[in-house]
Amino acid sequence: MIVARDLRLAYRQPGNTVTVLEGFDLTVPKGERCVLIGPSGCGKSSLLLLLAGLLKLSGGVRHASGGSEAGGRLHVGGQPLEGPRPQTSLILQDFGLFPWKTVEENIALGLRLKGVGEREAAERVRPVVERLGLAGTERRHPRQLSGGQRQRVAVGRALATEPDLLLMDEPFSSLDALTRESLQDLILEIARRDPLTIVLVTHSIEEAAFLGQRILILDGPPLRIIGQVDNSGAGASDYRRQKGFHAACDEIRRLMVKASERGSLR
Ligand SMILES: Nc1ncnc2c1ncn2[C@@H]1O[C@H](COP(=O)(O)OP(=O)(O)OP(=O)(O)O)[C@@H](O)[C@H]1O
Repeated sequence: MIVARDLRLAYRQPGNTVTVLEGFDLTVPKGERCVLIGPSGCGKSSLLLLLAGLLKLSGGVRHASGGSEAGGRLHVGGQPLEGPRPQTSLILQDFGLFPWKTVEENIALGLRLKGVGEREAAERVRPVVERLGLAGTERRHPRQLSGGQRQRVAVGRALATEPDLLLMDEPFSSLDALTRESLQDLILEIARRDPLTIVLVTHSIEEAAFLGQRILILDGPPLRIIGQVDNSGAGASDYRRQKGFHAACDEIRRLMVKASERGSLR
């Protein structure tokens, strides 16, 4: 699903250049749930923006205060990635909901942006609302929802367009522990039902171990894969109570500690 080779990315500002990616390779097979975990500032979000097609591979995006330059080869879904693709959905930490739109309008947004008519969008939103446990909240605005419900709306919006690739950047980090677990359960249930490839960025070892079939331990910048945990047992709804889950948590923690010790010696 994702084949990235020799990715390069640098943010340039007057008198300061941050090299975030340098010769970075990544392969994510179709249908895999791949988790990226690593210290703050190592370049995880930047990688996700590239995978989403939001940072261009040649020329980069210009910012008022400077710019970025990116290069390398990136194929998503068998095609060279030249910009945002309709089959990719991105969920961010701050939900990205429009406060003036209702729950159903927020969920329908991706469909409407793709030119789907109002009536068809409403019909396609209905089962998503049901599936996410949001029935009854359709006419409410985000301020009238709890944090967990808001993030459900964000998940709903990402799924309404029936993506084949779901990219998530710390989607549940602002939620309390139990709400967070219930949303992790939801993502797992969705991934089991739909043919979805998932790339999730998280700071939570438990979230990584519960959701990821493969967990990449990262360091940087420039971003490097310094370890990998194969966690093929993940996917059962009671995995948090299984030995494999605890073993995966221990292994992720061990690799992260090793990386941070190595970093502090540099
Ligand atoms: N638009 C930008 N302009 C300049 N530097 C940037 C820009 N965006 C990110 N950076 C820098 O690039 C590096 C990587 O940032 P990035 O947000 O990708 O890291 P991250 O691993 O996602 O961090 P976090 O876990 O804190 O979200 C950091 O040093 C950051 O300060």
